Amino acid sequence: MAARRMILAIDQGTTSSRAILFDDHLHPVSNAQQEFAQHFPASGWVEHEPEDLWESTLAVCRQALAKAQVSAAEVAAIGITNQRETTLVWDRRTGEAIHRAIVWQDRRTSERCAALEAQGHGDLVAARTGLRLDPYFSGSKIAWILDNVPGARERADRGELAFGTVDSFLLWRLTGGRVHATDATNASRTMLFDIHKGCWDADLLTLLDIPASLLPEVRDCATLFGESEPELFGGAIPIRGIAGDQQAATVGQACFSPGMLKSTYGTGCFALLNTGSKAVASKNRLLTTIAYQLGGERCYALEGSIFIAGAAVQWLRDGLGIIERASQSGQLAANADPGQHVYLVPAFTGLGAPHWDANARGAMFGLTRNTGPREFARAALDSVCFQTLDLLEAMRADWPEAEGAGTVLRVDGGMVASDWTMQRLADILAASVDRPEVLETTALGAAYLAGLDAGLLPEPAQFGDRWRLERRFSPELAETARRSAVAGWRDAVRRTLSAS
Ligand SMILES: Nc1ncnc2c1ncn2[C@@H]1O[C@H](COP(=O)(O)OP(=O)(O)O)[C@@H](O)[C@H]1O
Ligand SMILES: O=P(O)(O)OC[C@H](O)CO
Repeated sequence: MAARRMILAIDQGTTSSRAILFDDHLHPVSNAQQEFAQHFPASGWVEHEPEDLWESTLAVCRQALAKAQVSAAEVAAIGITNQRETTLVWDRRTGEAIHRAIVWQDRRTSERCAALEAQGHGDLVAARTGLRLDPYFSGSKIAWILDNVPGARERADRGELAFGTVDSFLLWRLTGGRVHATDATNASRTMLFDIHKGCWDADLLTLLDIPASLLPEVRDCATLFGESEPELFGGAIPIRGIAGDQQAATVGQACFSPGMLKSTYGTGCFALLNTGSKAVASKNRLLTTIAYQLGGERCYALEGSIFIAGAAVQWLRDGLGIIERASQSGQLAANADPGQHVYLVPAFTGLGAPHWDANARGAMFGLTRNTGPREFARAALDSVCFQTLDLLEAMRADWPEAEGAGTVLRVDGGMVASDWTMQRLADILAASVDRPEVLETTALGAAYLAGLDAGLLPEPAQFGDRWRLERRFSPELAETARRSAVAGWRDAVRRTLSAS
């Protein structure tokens, strides 16, 4: 029988499902990707068809195995990473979801969350979960499904239904309905999980009227979750790793020590600062979350989320038509008039951390008769850098005792291909920006967790030694110029916030 040395990473994201097959040195061997439909049944609502999530995941796994001509018998482990917070409720007997998946971006429960906030429950949520009382997280989405699908509450009370984030739903399907579990990072995004005690919180379940019988068992990120049904891939494969996608990227970037920071620049941007065994409570509107849990030990992070990063480049391309490809944005920005101080505040869907202003809308400032596509491009890329600075400053203010924390930023995601943007990021942050050789850090993190549990890969410290720098961007901008640019940004944000 062939040796089991391969690791199959599943990355089930918001717009596509991907599978990457890694060898036991974590070199990618093959990959496959499939997009699926986004459903917007009402303003502010975003849904995914559960069968699309499952079928696309199954298809890309099979394609990745077939491309590499690798059989199930050669795969030591599957690692799953996923879009977080997205909520599914299914029938335990049939495995059929009782409603479409409600996606993390969905705002249908805004009023319910605002009412709970007005009743003063925000502090309880923050103290137990590290999160804000916001529709972003799973809790209010579960309650919505129970309240709106006919008969759901009664079925839930009879113990017939199961809730899960996407990892949990895939695990259920992969194991033929034998395992109902999730990992601590995904649990930490539900708004129902006590991140300090590491268990579901009875008070929050009561607050949202959610029966405990719905909930999955919560496990470490690297552990034996179960085995895939033999007929799916031509043989059973153990599932040994699970983490939410931003946490998996933190692992893939080997941010294992307190003070280490990663930022992922895709459509949006998510920055996570490792705070070690200390769950730092934010006073600056960041989230406290579980970065990973290994051997029963929880490691925490401060997280900042920006809704629009690469999406600002998409706007240049699709909304304004001033570029044909995202990769042209950097060159255009490089040729912008240095004498023009044009700012874009890309609050297209409100502003995320640290402002959390759902009602703000995008604005541009400093336009003159000479302003053209170059200045628009620079303002769009600049906005990503300035927003990152806002997150970092909030992180430093939240955790002042961690001297040197966040002085180096490890970056990944599609946008980091832009050298101009990465240099500008280093200049605006006055910090080094490190771009690794492997940019598929999310899948890499999931593969590492699975490979760790399979005994193929070393402990985190040694894995961290394998992280390879492709290029370091060091700050070059004079401090006076930096301060003046940042002051202009702050003024633009102040004028954009809906309360002003
Ligand atoms: N060279 C580039 N310069 C600037 N932005 C880029 C470049 N290449 C890709 N992008 C942006 O990166 C995003 C895609 O990154 P990706 O990590 O694939 O995102 P996601 O996982 O959210 O779909 C797009 O929004 C795109 O506009
Ligand atoms: O699927 P992505 O890459 O857009 O990530 C989504 C995040 O996990 C949402 O919290």
